[in-house]
Amino acid sequence: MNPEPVKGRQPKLPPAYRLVQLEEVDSTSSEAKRRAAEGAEDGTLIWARRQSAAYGRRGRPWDSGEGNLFLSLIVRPDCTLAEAAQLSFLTALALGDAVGSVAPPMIEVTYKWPNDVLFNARKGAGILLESKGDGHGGLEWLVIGVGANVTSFPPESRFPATSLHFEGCPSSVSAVDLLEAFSRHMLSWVNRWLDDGFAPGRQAWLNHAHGLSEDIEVRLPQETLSGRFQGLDPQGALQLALPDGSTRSIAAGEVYFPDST
Ligand SMILES: O=C(O)CCCC[C@@H]1SC[C@@H]2NC(=O)N[C@@H]21
Repeated sequence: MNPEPVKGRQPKLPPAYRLVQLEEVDSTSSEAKRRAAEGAEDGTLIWARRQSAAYGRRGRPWDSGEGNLFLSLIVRPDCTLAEAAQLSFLTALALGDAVGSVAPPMIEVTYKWPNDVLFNARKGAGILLESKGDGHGGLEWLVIGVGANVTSFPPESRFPATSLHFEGCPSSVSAVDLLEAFSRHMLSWVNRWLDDGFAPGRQAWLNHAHGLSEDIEVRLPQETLSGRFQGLDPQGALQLALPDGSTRSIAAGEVYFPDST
């Protein structure tokens, strides 16, 4: 069901995606999960102009000012839950490439583990993965939620935030432009992942990783770890050198999948 097209310019997405456009919804990810549970196809992309009850990691509210980009993509790749976590890196890369396509080069995009996209070292976008397993280690569906700050950002946030416009991107660049560019790059990254595995995405992400070889803090559901960010292993787990000399491997799935079943 797609009640009425949203106002303004209509986005053009690659035919692989089925766009559901909504003027307002509680949360595009909640809507995507409802539709996934009812059997919505791989490639269904829910896009809304406004959200009234959006959330980020750890259930934190996600500021949903009009003009920013809010979308959730339903995918059903034939892979394990652990492999599915790699899609968060590909989503970040697709967002980074999309910003590169629509914004001037003065905006430097970097990636902060596990799920943030930084514009000039401030948080410009967040990614949230939620999934339903098939009960045998495989995946029934994955919902990739993306919130990207185009026009505005929350003034008080735990990590300093920003938006494309604040960083000097022309105000003519809209959420629709970013949505179109993101969908093209996402399709291309996912196809590359399906054909060639995670290695190209891993390398591209590491080439622009924030904090690589620096001391970082990693918040897990039960503990917070401090150590040196050494890189990603071939599966995408963060390699953290701890003060006692040991290395801890932290799978992205340990911090994603808040609603995994
Ligand atoms: O950084 C984070 O904590 C992830 C934020 C994800 C927010 C997006 S906005 C679109 C989608 N709908 C939601 O309710 N959340 C995600």
